Amino acid sequence: MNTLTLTFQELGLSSSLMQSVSKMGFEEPSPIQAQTIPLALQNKDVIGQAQTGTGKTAAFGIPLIEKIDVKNEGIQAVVVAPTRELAIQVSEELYKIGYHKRSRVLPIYGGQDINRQIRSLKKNPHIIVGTPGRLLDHINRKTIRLNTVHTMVLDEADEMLNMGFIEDIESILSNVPPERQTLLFSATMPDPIRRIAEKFMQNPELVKVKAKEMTVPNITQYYLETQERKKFDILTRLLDIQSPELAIVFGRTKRRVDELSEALTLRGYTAEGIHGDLTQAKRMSTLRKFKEGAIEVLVATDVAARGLDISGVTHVYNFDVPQDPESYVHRIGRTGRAGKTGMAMTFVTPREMDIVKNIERTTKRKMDRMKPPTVDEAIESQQQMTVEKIRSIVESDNLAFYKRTAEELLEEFDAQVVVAAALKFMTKEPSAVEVKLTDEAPAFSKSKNKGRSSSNRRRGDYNRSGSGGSGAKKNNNRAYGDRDRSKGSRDNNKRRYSNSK
Ligand SMILES: Nc1ncnc2c1ncn2[C@@H]1O[C@H](COP(=O)(O)OP(=O)(O)OP(=O)(O)O)[C@@H](O)[C@H]1O
Ligand SMILES: [Mg+2]
Repeated sequence: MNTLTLTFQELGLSSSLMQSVSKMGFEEPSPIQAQTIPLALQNKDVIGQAQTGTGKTAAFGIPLIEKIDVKNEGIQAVVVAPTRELAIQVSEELYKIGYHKRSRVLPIYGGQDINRQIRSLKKNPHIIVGTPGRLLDHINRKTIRLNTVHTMVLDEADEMLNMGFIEDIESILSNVPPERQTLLFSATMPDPIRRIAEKFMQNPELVKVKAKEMTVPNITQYYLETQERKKFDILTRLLDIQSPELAIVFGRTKRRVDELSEALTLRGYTAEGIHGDLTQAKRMSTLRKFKEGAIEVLVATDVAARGLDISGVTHVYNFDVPQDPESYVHRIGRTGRAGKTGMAMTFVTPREMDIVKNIERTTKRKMDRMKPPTVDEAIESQQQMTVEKIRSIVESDNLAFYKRTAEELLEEFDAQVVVAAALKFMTKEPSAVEVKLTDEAPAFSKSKNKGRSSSNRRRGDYNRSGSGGSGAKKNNNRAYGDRDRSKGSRDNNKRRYSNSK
């Protein structure tokens, strides 16, 4: 039987979920959905591993909601996610899936007023989506009781079972009846972590969507070898040349993220940073602005690496090389989602090259080398984009209003000079604004310690104190229209799942 050709109906969805799924624009199940939904509906424990952006949320969300008895008042399912933003996003997706069934879902995360959460809990949600620290807090206060829970999900399971979270997860699970169903999902599942996971499960089925590589084929991956000090100028040149619709720049530390977002702003980009030391209100408003396109560049620590699904992210820049292959996979997976294409650029200093090799070994995918662009290349490619834009405006012939001034200018100056001045005006030349970033020590390869990504992270760092822990060389032949953030193209409701290039 070819599971890939199954329809949602054939997977056994009830009519209210069929309605929701079609309203969400899902035409057919993605491979991970086709393979895990039937198992999960049979109450099996499942470890689901599939590439980033391939629909794992609905793969657990659909069976989870099918199993909710809306007449029953107790909490029936709990999804645990490593960051607040992800908890919110997953709860929104579950809300959509359960909309016609009228199941109630509540996100619970740190940084939000606990009394408000307690009031919401009194409205008897069927499903809670939470971060570990705040969930435990409620369990200890007895404002959340898990004795009626029949389904537990760990989204980003390897991260949740990592050093920083394992104790919290163990405590949460000890409050859930042992006959529960446990579902674990992630794009990465290092063996040592999978072995820990199996301790919490009963005869789990491992569903691993067959893929040659750990990353999706529709992300083109490059590395740029450069010195630490040159990184920032190279980043701005790449932004000018590649003109992303939305871009995420990952930095290693919170300080790095602050400095980078300030520096980008100084140089005229609309950029904001997100990391764990910011208030929850600030984190949420930054993310909202980024989703709406009011910010073009989101600068982030790994707090934004896992699970976030933001349409329109066309480029990911690893300003600092990620510490381990898993982090790399999740970071670049913020682009190239649901069959769309994306580009990932990783900056490496010569001393960090072994990290790139280690990443390539783990992902089974080579990155192409990209030569850092020069200033001249950056200007030239911008000029070409400006010319394309001018051509399209000329063709639209909507210029009557400007023609008189144009004539006046042409009486005064030579035509070539006028056009050159206009081009110069529209081109962003290298800025004279001084920018100083504090040097980061080079990353060290953790290949010998594969199973424990980010094991140096403080326990609970992500959500307690809130945080994030610690080709074409020139892509200038793109139609200008690509940059246009027209709602229509991004919000097209028909979403066909495909992973091909
Ligand atoms: N069957 C489908 N058809 C079309 N689009 C889908 C389908 N299932 C999910 N999607 C959409 O694909 C996008 C990615 O899904 P999702 O966030 O669940 O990916 P993921 O596998 O969890 O990725 P990550 O590993 O980064 O967490 C979302 O916008 C989601 O709504
Ligand atoms: Mg996910």
